[in-house]
Amino acid sequence: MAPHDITTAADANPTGLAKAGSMPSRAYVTFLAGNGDYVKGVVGLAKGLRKVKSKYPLVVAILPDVPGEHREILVSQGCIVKEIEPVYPPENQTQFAMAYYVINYSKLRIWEFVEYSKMIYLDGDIQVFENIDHLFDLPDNNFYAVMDCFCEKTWSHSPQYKVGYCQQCPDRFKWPAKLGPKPALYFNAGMFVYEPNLSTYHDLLKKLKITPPTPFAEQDFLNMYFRDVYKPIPPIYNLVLALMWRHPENIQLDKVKVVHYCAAGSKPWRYTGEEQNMDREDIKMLVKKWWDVYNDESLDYKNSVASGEVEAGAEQKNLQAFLAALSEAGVIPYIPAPSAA
Ligand SMILES: O=c1ccn([C@@H]2O[C@H](COP(=O)(O)OP(=O)(O)O)[C@@H](O)[C@H]2O)c(=O)[nH]1
Ligand SMILES: OC[C@H]1O[C@H](O[C@@H]2[C@@H](O)[C@H](O)[C@@H](O)[C@H](O)[C@@H]2O)[C@H](O)[C@@H](O)[C@H]1O
Ligand SMILES: [Mn+2]
Repeated sequence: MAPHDITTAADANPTGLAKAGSMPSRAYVTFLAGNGDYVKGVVGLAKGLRKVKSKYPLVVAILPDVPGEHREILVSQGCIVKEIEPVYPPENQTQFAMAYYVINYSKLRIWEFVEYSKMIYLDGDIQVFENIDHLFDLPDNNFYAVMDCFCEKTWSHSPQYKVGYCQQCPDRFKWPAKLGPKPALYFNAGMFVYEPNLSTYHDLLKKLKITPPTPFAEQDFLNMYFRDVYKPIPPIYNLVLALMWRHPENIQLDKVKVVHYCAAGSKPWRYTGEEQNMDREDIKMLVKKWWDVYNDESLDYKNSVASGEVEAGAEQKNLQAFLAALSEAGVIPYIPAPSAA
């Protein structure tokens, strides 16, 4: 089923980039479910991409349970909002590492966004602090993502964790030969570079139906599916926070471009500092960095358009025209469009 575009096709490239089908069109994409506080993560991400002057728009794939008010917030922040239908794994008794991971299978809908030739998926709990547009130029027909870490308790179900093996330091504790071949490289599914494709999309859904769910839900499934075309990219493009205390030798914080607030207690909009490792000075600094972007009003879409930083997207223009028409009809008070100047 095609995603219920709240946008029209014309809106698919609000920054005036080449229309789909003529030149390759590219976009960042994230996923939003529920009526809770992840919308703050997505607003932060939209503002962060603007701050680093990314050339490409942010598409937000939303489940039907995202309230209208949150959708409007996303549109007002220049996002292209596309409603998708949920994707559920086959009936199962799986104990997901986090119970809510079951909704993350819906991420698979983004392979249907074929109006874009290439996309970079980013979780809503990710922030981009330096421009990564160059990743769109990586060679096609591969799946690029950062390798995950198996050292956190969330992995205690896995053979890697049980024997103390982690792909981030394969020589520290060698994979025991008696357990068979070393596990294939495994990526964190919070950030990846991919190409939307309808036959891949239908094949993903078909294979999902016959794949027993596992603790890391769609992340495990995507690792199985793209195992032969997965190409690791450096952790500067998706700093899974646990690397900072599990593999500090692999991290140079001042070189990191993308931070993934996935460690327990690290979501900036919920941060209390109480969970393990959350009282670290570097974590406090990263949480503050996230809030500095989130609270920076100059990065709000309407102010960026007013200052000429970005060109108003067709979707936002449509919204303004619609609101102006309603005000002409006396339905709502007049809301001036941000000056395009
Ligand atoms: O209630 C939720 C839970 C998750 N998500 C989306 O699903 C992604 C994956 O979940 P999360 O980042 O919490 O997983 P983690 O990376 O922390 O394991 C989030 O970043 C959001 O984009 C959401 O929108 N609402
Ligand atoms: O649904 C499964 C999720 O699995 C991944 O998160 C995990 C993983 O990174 C572990 O390695 C960490 O230990 C853990 O903290 C973290 O939550 C993705 O970030 C997320 O987008 C989503 O795919
Ligand atoms: Mn995440």
